[in-house]
Amino acid sequence: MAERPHPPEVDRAAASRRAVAARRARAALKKDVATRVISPQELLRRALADPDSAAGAMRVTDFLTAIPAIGENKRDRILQDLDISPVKKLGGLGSRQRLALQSFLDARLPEPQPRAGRSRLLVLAGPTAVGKGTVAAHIRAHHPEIMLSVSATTRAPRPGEVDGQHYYFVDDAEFDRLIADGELLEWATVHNKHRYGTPRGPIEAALAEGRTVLLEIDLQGARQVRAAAPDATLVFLLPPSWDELVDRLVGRGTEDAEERARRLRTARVELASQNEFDFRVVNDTVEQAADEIAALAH
Ligand SMILES: Nc1ncnc2c1ncn2[C@@H]1O[C@H](COP(=O)(O)OP(=O)(O)OP(=O)(O)O)[C@@H](O)[C@H]1O
Ligand SMILES: Nc1nc2c(ncn2[C@@H]2O[C@H](COP(=O)(O)O)[C@@H](O)[C@H]2O)c(=O)[nH]1
Repeated sequence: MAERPHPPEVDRAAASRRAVAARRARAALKKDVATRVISPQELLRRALADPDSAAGAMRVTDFLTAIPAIGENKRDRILQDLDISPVKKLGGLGSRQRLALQSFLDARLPEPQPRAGRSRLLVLAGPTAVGKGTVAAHIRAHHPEIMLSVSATTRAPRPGEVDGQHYYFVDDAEFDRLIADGELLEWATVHNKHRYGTPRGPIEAALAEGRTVLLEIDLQGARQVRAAAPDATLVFLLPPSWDELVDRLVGRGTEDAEERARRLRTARVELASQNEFDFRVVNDTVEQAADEIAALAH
């Protein structure tokens, strides 16, 4: 039997829902570029791979102003220089325009290249709630050849956290002593609140035995390790999107609204520093992210 056509108002309602969803998807992508969760190059790659996707449907004007430090005046000058019409969508760029835009991005925002001569000291950093602890725990469970460093911290244990396994929970006086005695490879006050530090002894012993060591620490600590051990391998863990990062932080349910806001402010700063790292890994699924990181140890 022939299908009865929908009344026009049903089609219009469906089309309007699709348009709203598409607008939301484009707005989410703009946020991802603005917060540096994805690079402009990555967004352009997605647009060119699938012109019908949300990335492909994004206007070049929106794309350029999503990039931090590009305002409307600069955007218009760039489009003029590249000879691209402001009404163009990313997925509709011609081959000459694609190349021009790609070269502009590569010159202005170069993506990091891994350095040669890396050591077995692996540092994992990334914004709050991206899943560093979860991925590190998966590595501990499935890659016993990698030793996971246990940090000292002045913060109180969360329910279920075990002293000596998740952290060494110490008071301020003991943390001062660890610093004074040079027992920490690095330390930092994280999220402007508590102090965290990496005990030096167990790491040096494990490296001397030829083992790989993984530190799950914040950006300030990663920078200190880079200064102390320039051949360390620095890995930055990225969320699949900014909205997913916020969902993970809220979903974890371990911070109140004020603390979440504080952590998200730090997250923006940390995301902006990702090019200091040797590798960037997206934590889409825990298994895949953990395997990618473990593979960097060899
Ligand atoms: N790949 C993933 N997919 C979905 N949820 C995830 C994934 N990885 C981690 N999570 C969840 O996200 C939340 C945050 O993870 P986790 O506590 O490991 O983050 P973190 O980076 O160590 O955070 P912080 O720096 O604030 O300590 C947890 O609820 C965890 O279960
Ligand atoms: N610089 C260091 N940062 C560390 C260390 N151990 C953990 N961390 C980071 O602290 C925050 C918050 O951790 P949470 O357990 O309170 O949620 C997180 O980003 C960790 O990576 C360390 O030894 N040094």
